[in-house]
Amino acid sequence: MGFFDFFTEEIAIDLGTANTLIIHNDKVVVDSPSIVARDRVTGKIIAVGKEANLMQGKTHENIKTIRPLKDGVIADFDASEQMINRLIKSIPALKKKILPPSLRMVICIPSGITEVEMRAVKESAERVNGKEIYLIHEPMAAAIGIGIDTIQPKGNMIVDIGGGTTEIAVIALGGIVCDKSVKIAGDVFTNDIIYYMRTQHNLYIGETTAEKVKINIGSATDDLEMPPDEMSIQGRDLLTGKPKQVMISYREIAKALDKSILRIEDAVMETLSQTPPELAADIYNTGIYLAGGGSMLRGLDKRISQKTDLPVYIAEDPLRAVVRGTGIALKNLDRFKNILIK
Ligand SMILES: Nc1ncnc2c1ncn2[C@@H]1O[C@H](COP(=O)(O)OP(=O)(O)OP(=O)(O)O)[C@@H](O)[C@H]1O
Repeated sequence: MGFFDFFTEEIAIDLGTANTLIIHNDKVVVDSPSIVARDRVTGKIIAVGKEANLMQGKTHENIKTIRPLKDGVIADFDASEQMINRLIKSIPALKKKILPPSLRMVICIPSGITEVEMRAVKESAERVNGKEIYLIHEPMAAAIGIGIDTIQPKGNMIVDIGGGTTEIAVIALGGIVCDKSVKIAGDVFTNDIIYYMRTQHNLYIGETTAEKVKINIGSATDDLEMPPDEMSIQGRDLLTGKPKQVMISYREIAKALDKSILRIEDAVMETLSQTPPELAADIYNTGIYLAGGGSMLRGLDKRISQKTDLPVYIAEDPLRAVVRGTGIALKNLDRFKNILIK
């Protein structure tokens, strides 16, 4: 251990559109919605994460809630930097330190990110005391988190359905052989539900309600073996202006999400059609792995399996697969040196 190492703390960050997770000392110490609340008058960030999330849709004109990441990339650099800064400072073991420690970091980034955006992420990390910073592509981190040996000469397909993007990648020999990133994921599903309720039931609902509907009865198919109960949804009646409640079944939500899921299926099919034949043969045997929060949509695995004629597996704890993989890469920098971007 060098002198520098003595003052260094190691953290792995999954900087996601919907959620930011941080691993420190092998534990997930931060699991927070990627959202901040800013005072419009002073410009100061007044809340981050869960606290800011509670304010969403309920703010008055002096407070604005911002999601610093959009479509898998950083949309508001200042807000994202302040969010990362505050979340790192909230790590209990680091709070106790008298001097802020130097950080060795592995940060997970979407595979569609540009060079400029990559540099911006690194610069943000440097400003929060990052001294040794590595980046890792999201599908690669997901694959490592799922437990796939990414370095083997064997093809594996990963579909990571997050909040802003769905990333599809074929991985072999420690690299991404072919990939596709589409801006259809959890946020679009939520908007689909808002649109459906407005157009089919004249009911105006907010994002938080739509997200709850998605999680409670969201489905990718109208033919579930174990269907969830109907759910009551409250919002504002667009015709009368009065608060109103309607009962909704998972079948209606499946209808609302159908077009978006079709686009994800098409992207999977397109990636398969670009896969070199030897790797396609591997995928025939290994199947497709799903990760990310969107993969928890009921029946999505079955639907993709029927479309591709391949077995489809959902990662264990899919919301944490990416941060788990990022943490494993951090602990094994030497083993993953060819995968990490310096
Ligand atoms: N049970 C569930 N069913 C359907 N969707 C879910 C469920 N649980 C969480 N989600 C959705 O998963 C998304 C978040 O997933 P995840 O944390 O993997 O994304 P992210 O990493 O923040 O986003 P990105 O990868 O685009 O940067 C949100 O849109 C959330 O609503």
